[in-house]
Amino acid sequence: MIYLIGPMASGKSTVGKSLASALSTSFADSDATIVAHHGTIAQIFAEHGEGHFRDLEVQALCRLRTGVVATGGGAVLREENQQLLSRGTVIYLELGEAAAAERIKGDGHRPLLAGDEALNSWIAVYEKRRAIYEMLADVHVIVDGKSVLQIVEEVLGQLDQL
Ligand SMILES: Nc1ncnc2c1ncn2[C@@H]1O[C@H](COP(=O)(O)OP(=O)(O)O)[C@@H](O)[C@H]1O
Ligand SMILES: O=C(O)C1=C[C@@H](OP(=O)(O)O)[C@@H](O)[C@H](O)C1
Ligand SMILES: [Mg+2]
Repeated sequence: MIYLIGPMASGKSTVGKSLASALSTSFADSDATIVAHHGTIAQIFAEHGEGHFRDLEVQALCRLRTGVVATGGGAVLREENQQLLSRGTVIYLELGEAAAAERIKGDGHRPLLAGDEALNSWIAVYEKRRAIYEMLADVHVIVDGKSVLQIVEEVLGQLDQL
């Protein structure tokens, strides 16, 4: 199992799909799995709160057992998920503030970035999680200024050396 972790908008969902294809294996996204069964992330947060979303995230990750899995940026917060991810290979995509600012402009899908202070929220949330991403990572790629293909090549190169 390969898991992608990292802050919101670092490209976990996008790179994960491409990586799965390069490895000729399946791809799944824990957020997409949750949305398929429970409605949009914004709805879940608004109606039941973040804690409930985290419970659904634990369930979704437990059920995804093959190939490449893109996690949501906050999945690493739960101890159960940290243990699950540790049993697989973990790829951490690091993203800088300037690139994040571009990517989250006009974002309507991430409740934690709602409002006028999206970049500040992104920074604050990332700072709380950075140490956990670093602790879990088997492979660590800084993605700023790189194409999806370049990132996949870099990941494949690092996987070869594990
Ligand atoms: N290497 C990249 N270069 C430019 N844009 C990217 C790259 N990777 C992802 N994106 C874009 O950034 C946004 C966030 O990507 P996404 O895969 O949803 O990130 P995550 O799943 O980590 O939140 C999307 O609009 C996506 O198209
Ligand atoms: O960082 C987070 O807490 C979240 C990240 C999102 O996924 P992406 O990292 O794919 O944006 C999604 O799971 C939800 O909005 C919460
Ligand atoms: Mg995603």
